[in-house]
Amino acid sequence: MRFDVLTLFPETFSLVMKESIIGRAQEKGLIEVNAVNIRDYTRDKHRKVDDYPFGGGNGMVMMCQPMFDAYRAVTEGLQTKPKVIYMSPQGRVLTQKVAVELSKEEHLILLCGHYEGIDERIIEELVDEEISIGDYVLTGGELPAMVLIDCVSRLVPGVLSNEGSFSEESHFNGLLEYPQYTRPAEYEGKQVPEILLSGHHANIQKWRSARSLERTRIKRPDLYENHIKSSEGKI
Ligand SMILES: Nc1nonc1C(=O)N1CCN(Cc2ccccn2)CC1
Repeated sequence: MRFDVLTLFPETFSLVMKESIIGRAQEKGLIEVNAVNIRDYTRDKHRKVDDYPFGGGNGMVMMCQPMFDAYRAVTEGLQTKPKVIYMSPQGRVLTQKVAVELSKEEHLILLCGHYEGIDERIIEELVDEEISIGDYVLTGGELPAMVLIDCVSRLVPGVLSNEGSFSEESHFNGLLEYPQYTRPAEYEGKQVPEILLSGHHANIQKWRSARSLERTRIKRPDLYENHIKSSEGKI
């Protein structure tokens, strides 16, 4: 899977995306993260990428020409048009379900905005979908793009060694994950739940399912309600 990220800060990506699991996935050729500097596609000596908004108002807006030319450079010669996502507070909120959907794509182009946003003609002409990582406003689209790359890439076959654990993760089945423990069995007088030391896998599974439902009901009643509704009518 390939990600082309159009950004004003390409060095941010190379630092973060070459580390850990994402870095190893790139070394294994499972994913490619290509950061493209929008400023390299400016045509003036000041490498201008933004300008004042028509109609007045605070802040600056990212201009069409550099973004259009950067997009054309990364898509030149491609047989099919990759899906283009603009990271924006106005977008569809990124959930695990959306991440699974995006992980089926071979190639994504992510546009990272700054300032007050990007010229609307970029969105109209180039963007297939706006995606938000949550209802808060950041200083730019780079962190959202990295969040999207991280949660989508880990779903690409071969990226995670323990792929079997997907079904037990929080949000996979609409519920939060059960509590996890590891050695030692006792730490400062605090014991690991006895059931987990029993080796009785059926009972352990039952305990884990019960804990998962319980903590979802407590921590995320919205998810709990959805789960109950979707389970109604199922035998
Ligand atoms: N939350 C988020 N989830 O994705 N992106 C964000 C996010 O806060 N940002 C900061 C503002 N940028 C520029 C901007 C400003 C206004 C309208 C559209 N674009 C985009 C990226």
